Amino acid sequence: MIEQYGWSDTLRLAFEPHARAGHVPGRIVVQQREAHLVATAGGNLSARLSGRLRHEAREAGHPAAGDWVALSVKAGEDKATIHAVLPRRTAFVRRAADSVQTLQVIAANIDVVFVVTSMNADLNPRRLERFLAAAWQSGARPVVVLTKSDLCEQPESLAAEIATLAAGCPVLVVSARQDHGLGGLRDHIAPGETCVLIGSSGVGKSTLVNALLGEERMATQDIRAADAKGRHTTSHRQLVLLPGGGMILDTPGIREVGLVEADEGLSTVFDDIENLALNCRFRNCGHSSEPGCAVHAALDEGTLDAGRWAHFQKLSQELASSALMKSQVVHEVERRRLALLQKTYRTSKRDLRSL
Ligand SMILES: Nc1nc2c(ncn2[C@@H]2O[C@H](COP(=O)(O)OP(=O)(O)OP(=O)(O)O)[C@@H](O)[C@H]2O)c(=O)[nH]1
Ligand SMILES: [Zn+2]
Repeated sequence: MIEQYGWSDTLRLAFEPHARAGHVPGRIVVQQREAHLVATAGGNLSARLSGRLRHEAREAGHPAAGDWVALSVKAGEDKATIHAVLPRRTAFVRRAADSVQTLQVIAANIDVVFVVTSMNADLNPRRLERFLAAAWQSGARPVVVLTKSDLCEQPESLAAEIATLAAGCPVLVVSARQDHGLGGLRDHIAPGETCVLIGSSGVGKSTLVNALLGEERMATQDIRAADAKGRHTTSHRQLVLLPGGGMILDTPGIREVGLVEADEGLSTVFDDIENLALNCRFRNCGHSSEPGCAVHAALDEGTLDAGRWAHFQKLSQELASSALMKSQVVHEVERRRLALLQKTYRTSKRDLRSL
């Protein structure tokens, strides 16, 4: 049973100390505020964090859908306590839009990230670049899924255009309505592997899961006629077992992915620009007005799209400033810790004197 969820020899080895403590392994299927739904060898359980883990989670973050955890289960109950989270193999992470510090793990231990966007009004090359940078950074394999091809006049030529900015990752064209391209999607999900669907609300993520399942298990809803935007139908992240083996995680629509420590991901997506820059006359070329700048030559010739170049600069700046703010935050936390230590030290000296 638990093998279906991807339990492996590597995990068994990592779990040994927890097994010795009398705990059983499980995988978080639905992440919720209070009690998570966890798949175990004995079936699904509702599990809460232990007091210690809850305390640690304030710094280290909460367990996420896809995480493997160590549980204690009381005999005869379907409730359990989570004592530890196993190290993650991969994780799709985003920075909450309003904060430098708050990282959100959307999916843990995933093998494939399907970056889903529909071929109608939702299609936005700049958003795709951003999602792809985060997807590469996750450690999983990114795959672009262009949905609702039935609403597009020339889906194949649009897909070819998208492929030029997708940095070598596969681009699939699907229509759930016309049952087109779903086999291609399934080919990317091997037995025991975990995939996650990432994309805006209304692009058809839940519809794809239903098509792969062959039943209407996920709720779906019409997009708004006025602006083709979704209605945020899916409210939680849920890991679903697929009939042919493998799992897929449906997620609520996200419009924005704040990048965090995604330098490698960014380099992969903009690999064409990084290669161009190698041909600049000066090694430290700032690509502004330097002579012999290969980036500017490409922009003049039209071989590099101006929008893509501007977006690369924007994302690079975003990463640099989030790194700077993070180091300032770390600095501030350390300063407060030292101040607290000194205060404790002063009080204990006073205590000593009063003895
Ligand atoms: N024409 C067309 N419509 C589709 C297709 N796939 C999905 N839709 C429609 O798009 C709408 C939104 O689909 P959902 O599957 O709910 O979208 P979602 O991405 O899960 O949305 P959230 O749960 O809000 O994130 C529904 O009305 C679907 O019927 C398709 O291939 N073609
Ligand atoms: Zn240059």
